Amino acid sequence: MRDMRLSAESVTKTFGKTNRLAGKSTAVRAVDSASVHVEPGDFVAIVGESGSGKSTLARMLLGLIPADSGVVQLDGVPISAMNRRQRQQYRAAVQCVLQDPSGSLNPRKTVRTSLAEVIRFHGIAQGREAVEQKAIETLSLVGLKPETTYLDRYPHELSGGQRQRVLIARAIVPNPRIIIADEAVSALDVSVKSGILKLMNDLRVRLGIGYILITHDLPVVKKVADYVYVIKSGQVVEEGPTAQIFADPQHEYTKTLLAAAPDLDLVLADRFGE
Ligand SMILES: Nc1ncnc2c1ncn2[C@@H]1O[C@H](COP(=O)(O)OP(=O)(O)OP(=O)(O)O)[C@@H](O)[C@H]1O
Repeated sequence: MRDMRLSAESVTKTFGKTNRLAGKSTAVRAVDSASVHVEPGDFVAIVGESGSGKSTLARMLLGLIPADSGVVQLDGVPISAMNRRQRQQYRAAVQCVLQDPSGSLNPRKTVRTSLAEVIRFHGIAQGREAVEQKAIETLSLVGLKPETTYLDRYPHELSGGQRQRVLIARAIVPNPRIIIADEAVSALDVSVKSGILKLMNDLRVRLGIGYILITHDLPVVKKVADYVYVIKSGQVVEEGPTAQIFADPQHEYTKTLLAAAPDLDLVLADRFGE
């Protein structure tokens, strides 16, 4: 599959908020003329404090909610202008991995069922054996081995890190070009987090997947991202290569975010042995 570029160009999203006590409604501009882009093989981070609009931007990039203005496009084709076939391709090419590993998998479904669902949905394989073969292949890619010992397990029979690997497995089934990971590692313990980040990076190298990592965890950003967007009140206030953002932040907000972060070098040494 040829390379694809996913971009949001000047997207804005406003939510109405009703205050029943005051008897009036106000508007919250969650995302305000924000532009970001990612290509396969990139590791892009979007950082900002809670409520800055990161998840709303992610939901627009995933086509889950429409932008009020501006466009989200894949390879120059706006989502809103896509025909059925293009939409199907987009749904396969752009995947997401969400936060809270325990809540994102259906507790009543085994790993086999949960993978078979997406394999069938995307028409990757048909027939029990072919579907199982694909499930095994995918579990191998996310490092859950021996693969067959995981097929019949329920989420509660997996550790937090293993559940996160199953979620990543579901995301890579349709051979995506881009994965949007919204706080995908935030809830995990330090050593588990490091393993998942390593897996994500392996998949980038082996499969050419590009990531948009949405997080408030700056040590993680410094460790894995190549390019950073800093978002404040829905606006991208600063962007640039990771090394530049960390060494020479220009915007006051970025300086404050970095100052509020724990000593990054110490955290990195502790977490990743650097
Ligand atoms: N469906 C919605 N209806 C009303 N307001 C919303 C909705 N979704 C988000 N908002 C508001 O939009 C703003 C941005 O929220 P968003 O969840 O995108 O921020 P965030 O940076 O992802 O925050 P967090 O890191 O806490 O998840 C917030 O003020 C939020 O309350």
